[in-house]
Amino acid sequence: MTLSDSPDLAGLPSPPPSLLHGAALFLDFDGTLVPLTDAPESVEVDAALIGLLARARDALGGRLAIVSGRSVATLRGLFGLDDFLLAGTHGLEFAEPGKPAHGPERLKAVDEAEAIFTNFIADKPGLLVERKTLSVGLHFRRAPEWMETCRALAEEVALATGLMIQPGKMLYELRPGGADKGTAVAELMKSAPMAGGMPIFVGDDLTDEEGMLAAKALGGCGILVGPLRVTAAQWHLEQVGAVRHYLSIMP
Ligand SMILES: O=P(O)(O)OC[C@H]1O[C@H](O[C@H]2O[C@H](CO)[C@@H](O)[C@H](O)[C@H]2O)[C@H](O)[C@@H](O)[C@@H]1O
Repeated sequence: MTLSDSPDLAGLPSPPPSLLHGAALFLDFDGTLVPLTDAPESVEVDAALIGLLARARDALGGRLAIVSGRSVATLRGLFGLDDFLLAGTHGLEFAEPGKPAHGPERLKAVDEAEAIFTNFIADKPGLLVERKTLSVGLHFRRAPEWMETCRALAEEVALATGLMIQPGKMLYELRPGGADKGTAVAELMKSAPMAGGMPIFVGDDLTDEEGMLAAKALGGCGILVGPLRVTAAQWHLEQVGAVRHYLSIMP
């Protein structure tokens, strides 16, 4: 299955609350549950969001998972998402509430890439290296003039290390391959609490399209957040506030 070639973008409707009846809900994090900010660590998760997610999870009989490009360690340590089922680092690692994360070991290649990125940004104010559990990100949101150079460097380092490039929003990340948000959905749908629900993937980023395609392949659908584009989603919510409102009116 591929993205729709010519979706009627103007006509992508808002999802009805009844869509969530019996859903297994997969939620992206940045740009979906929290607005994008200047830097990875400046995102804030407040008690209201945690409460909203907990109520939605309970109303769905536990069938709610957060599927993020962030590492599980960050989702828990920085944002307090300990009580939720998590898939981190684009589907490379998983964690159930109260249990340790499971995923591959950090590769030496990621350390090598991080050292190259760190050296590269040393004299370039605004660029930022994000050390992640299993990967490394090179952010240029505060210095977009470096985008092309960052892309070229990421390509060069990917070739040298065998890591894959994961493009993001104002970000090039290097990580091991073998997983994405689609494989994360497929994996989580195999067992409790998600098994048996209708998968719905909610996300804003291109990486979320794989999650939406996997949800569709399993009889569910996708909800695109943010500006309309060619997408696998059938439904649309305009921004983070609309996502939070939608979750708050769960039937
Ligand atoms: O899959 P997600 O949960 O959407 O995570 C994707 C990436 O999000 C973070 O980067 C993005 O958000 C930052 C904070 O708003 C922003 O400064 C940056 O420009 C965005 O790319 C995170 O830092 C990455 O590790 C995630 O992969």
